[in-house]
Amino acid sequence: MSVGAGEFTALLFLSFGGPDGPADVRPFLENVTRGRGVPPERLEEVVEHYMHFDGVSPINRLNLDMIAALRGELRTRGANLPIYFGNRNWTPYVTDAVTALRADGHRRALVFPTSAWGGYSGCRQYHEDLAGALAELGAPVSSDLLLRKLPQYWDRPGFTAAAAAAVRRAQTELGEGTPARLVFTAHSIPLAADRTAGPPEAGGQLYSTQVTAASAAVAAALGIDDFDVVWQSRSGPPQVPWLEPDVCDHLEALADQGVGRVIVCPIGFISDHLEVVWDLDTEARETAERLGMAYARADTVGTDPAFIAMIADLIEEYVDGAESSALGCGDNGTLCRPGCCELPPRPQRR
Ligand SMILES: CC1=C(CCC(=O)O)c2cc3nc(cc4[nH]c(cc5[nH]c(cc1n2)c(C)c5CCC(=O)O)c(CCC(=O)O)c4C)C(CCC(=O)O)=C3C
Ligand SMILES: [Fe+2]
Repeated sequence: MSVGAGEFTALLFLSFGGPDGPADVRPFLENVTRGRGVPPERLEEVVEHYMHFDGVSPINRLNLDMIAALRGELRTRGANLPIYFGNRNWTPYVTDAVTALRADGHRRALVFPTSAWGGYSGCRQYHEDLAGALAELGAPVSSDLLLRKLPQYWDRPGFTAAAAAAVRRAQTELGEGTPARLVFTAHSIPLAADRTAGPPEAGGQLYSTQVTAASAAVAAALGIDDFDVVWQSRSGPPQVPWLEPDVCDHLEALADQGVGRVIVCPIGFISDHLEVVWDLDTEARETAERLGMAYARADTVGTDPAFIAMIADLIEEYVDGAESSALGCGDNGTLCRPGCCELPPRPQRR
């Protein structure tokens, strides 16, 4: 693969961002929740979660690890695409990454989002990040720049195979015995948000349908028929309905049914960031211990070579500049195509 004129010449690795120290935690959370109706009590809880890790989210380091692995993979394939790193909610910000790639002379960059999914939070908000950065930089930059977001990748074999391999390692960790119940988890979202992304005739539900389908693909790869799909890290005011059941409530229900061993697979995330190391490795694990259940948490796909190869494959597919109507693709933060991710519900009043 070689990159010539008219083709994409750079990659923007676009992520969520996370704090790098205690002083960052509150301003980071303000960035995440601005105008989104998250109650102050919930925010104080989340501050505590980050403080258990001295205010440092693992997400930035994990993203840099993935970027390093991807650089290696691209080099092996003879692709000299430089990679820029930018985030929605914390430094390095997406605007700075776009400024940097443009200053280095790039005019066309592909964008890899660290979310595999459709839906407002998983897809459309990343488009908004690109549009916001271009608006901030203004016409001199934006009129001469093409940022093309790569499609959703929840159904790519490189993603599901890497997740299946991680579940296999968790099975080994649990050792011999009754097969463990396989429980997939992803970030909960408001039911209203789930309904407003996806084909209206299917009631929207793009995100929850994709999470369920990816879980089924991983289970199928493992030859497992019985599995559950549950949700985690719920936010927002308690009276607003979100996707349920919550992973911890689900462990209680499984214990009531006599299930004694469980593997939790965080299919909803691609790295072991705070939502994984707190909500699953601390809260869910403690719940399982209290219930007397054997518990193992599967790794996220992270730097698994199959997953990194999937990212490189996506880049190879798109680097020549062919137009695409795949779900999640879009230029310069333009809206998702019909049937993808519609407008979010209005922010809730406190
Ligand atoms: C679908 C989805 C993904 C997966 C797709 C993707 O990966 O993008 C995701 C990822 C993440 N969510 C993260 C952190 C947070 N999410 C929050 C709040 C929210 N997430 C939501 C959805 C999602 N979130 C929603 C609907 C809200 C409510 C507020 C709103 O409507 O926007 C809050 C606010 C406090 C709270 O928890 O209430 C925090 C701190 C981190 C970083 C972890 C770290 O620092 O290591 C990551 C990767
Ligand atoms: Fe979308």
